Amino acid sequence: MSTPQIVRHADAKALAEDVALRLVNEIVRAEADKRTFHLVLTGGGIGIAALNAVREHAAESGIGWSHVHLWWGDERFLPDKDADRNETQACAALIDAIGIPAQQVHPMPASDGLDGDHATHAATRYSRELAVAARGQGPVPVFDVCLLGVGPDAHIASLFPGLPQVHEDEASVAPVHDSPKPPPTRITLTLPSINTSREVWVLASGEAKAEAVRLGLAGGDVGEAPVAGVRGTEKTLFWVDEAAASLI
Ligand SMILES: O=C(O)[C@H](O)[C@@H](O)[C@H](O)[C@H](O)COP(=O)(O)O
Repeated sequence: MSTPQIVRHADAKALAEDVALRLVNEIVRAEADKRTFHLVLTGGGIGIAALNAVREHAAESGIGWSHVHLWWGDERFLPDKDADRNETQACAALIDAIGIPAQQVHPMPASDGLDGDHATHAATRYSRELAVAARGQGPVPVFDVCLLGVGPDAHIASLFPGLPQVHEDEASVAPVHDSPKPPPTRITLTLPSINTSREVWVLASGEAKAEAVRLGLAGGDVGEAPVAGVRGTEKTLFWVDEAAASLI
């Protein structure tokens, strides 16, 4: 597990820009090395802003996508194309504009999909898709970069303080039925899945996130502050703007 490092920027715009640049670099480097690149996307304001910035850089850098697989850290369990789905927002921000093979985009199931509104079955289905991509090397592929937004309550993905999914250590994916942040039903990667990532990038912007950032860096009680439990095997970066950094 890596010790978290802080990457500071003046504001949300500069933060999203730099995340995008760094991500594009990583994707280009993997392509040059002929490596598959597994990227985990996040919902939330700054996560989607970063994808918008990637789209702008992708156009000018001529970046290839045929070696990239896109996964999600969590999803709001809503019908396909619902505007509140993280997938819908990521498609509008980036995915619809890039030439990535459709079978390499791995959205979490929607509530009108093959499992209907059965979030538990949908979570199991996603865990199977991850296991297939891992090709026997574990329950999930080794993610190259896992992007995570963080809530003011220190949640990451859909792992919320005080809810049991934070402590899930067997399943790679878990359903959430009573999320304090709407909508109540969600699907989420669990901490062991997130922590197989080579690099975990926590993105935080705004004063409301300052305490969560402080707790995340301090690495305290995961049940109370799930962000304290995310660590990449090689690197853990907390990307913060000045407001989010105000307590560190
Ligand atoms: O579905 C979601 O809501 C998320 O994936 C969630 O984990 C999000 O990333 C944080 O809540 C931060 O969201 P904001 O950046 O919008 O505050």
